[in-house]
Amino acid sequence: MARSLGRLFKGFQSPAFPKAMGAELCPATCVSVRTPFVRTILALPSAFSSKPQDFSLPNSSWGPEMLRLYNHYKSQCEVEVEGEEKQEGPWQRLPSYNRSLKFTPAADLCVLPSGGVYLSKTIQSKARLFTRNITDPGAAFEYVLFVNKEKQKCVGIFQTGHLLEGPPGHVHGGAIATMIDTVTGSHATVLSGPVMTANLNINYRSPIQLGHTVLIESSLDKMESRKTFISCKVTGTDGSKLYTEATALFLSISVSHLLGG
Ligand SMILES: CCCCCCCC(=O)SCCNC(=O)CCNC(=O)[C@H](O)C(C)(C)COP(=O)(O)OP(=O)(O)OC[C@H]1O[C@@H](n2cnc3c(N)ncnc32)[C@H](O)[C@@H]1OP(=O)(O)O
Repeated sequence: MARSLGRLFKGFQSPAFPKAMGAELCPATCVSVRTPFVRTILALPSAFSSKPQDFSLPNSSWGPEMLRLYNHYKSQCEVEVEGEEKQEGPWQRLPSYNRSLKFTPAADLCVLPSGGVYLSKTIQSKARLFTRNITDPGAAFEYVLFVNKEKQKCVGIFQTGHLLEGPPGHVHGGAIATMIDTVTGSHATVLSGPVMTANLNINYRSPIQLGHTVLIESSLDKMESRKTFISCKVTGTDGSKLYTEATALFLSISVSHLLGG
């Protein structure tokens, strides 16, 4: 179970995720673990057996600046080589889905081998990724992430929706923190596999207007044992205006950490 979950956790934010779903995860939708006292069943999302929606593709709410930047990075995901087929470029777009795990109908309440209760079937079936849970396009978080493995950089293009208001007409600091955590966390996952945020340190320098598009750029500072240190800047789309800067520490985890083991 832990191995399958590990694959899913890693694949969830990885560029290879759709392949992993099609090739490995869908056929084996149910994995069970037996202990003398409990039988825990986890099912990989049945929603994933049909094609899941990739929320990081352009939609009708994307403004010209969001689209311009998307096209700028997308054009660097593939490069033309004379006389040959297109090849992988320096950047890769990270697909983005709105859910990860779901329990089978058989598991009304999931009891862990350690004796703790994880999440009920109902909660799991309703669980949605925080940044993708408002279905009205453009209302909240519109974003797409690109990663450059060679340069160890990740970039998030973020269009701020009207439901993210904090101070009048401007984006809530928690929403900005969420996007910073998303970009740096996805970056750390690409670099180090399954991680959790241990520390996020944010300096808010200038308010971001609702409806604006900003660039969130993260870069690797260092890796030490289980620790991945990342720093991040939120700027205007031409990079000139600094809105927010942050540093983050991610710790590599084993999947049993999420299951309370
Ligand atoms: C698709 C979207 C992607 C979005 C990504 C979003 C990611 C998230 O938001 S995750 C959710 C928020 N984070 C959490 O809930 C994490 C809660 N915390 C935890 O689970 C644990 O404290 C965890 C995993 C971070 C660390 O626990 P554990 O693995 O036991 O580490 P622990 O043994 O205590 O410490 C290991 C090392 O890290 C250091 N460390 C641990 N926590 C911190 C911290 N907060 N600050 C600085 N150092 C720390 C320790 O000092 C120790 O250092 P050393 O090895 O040099 O002595």
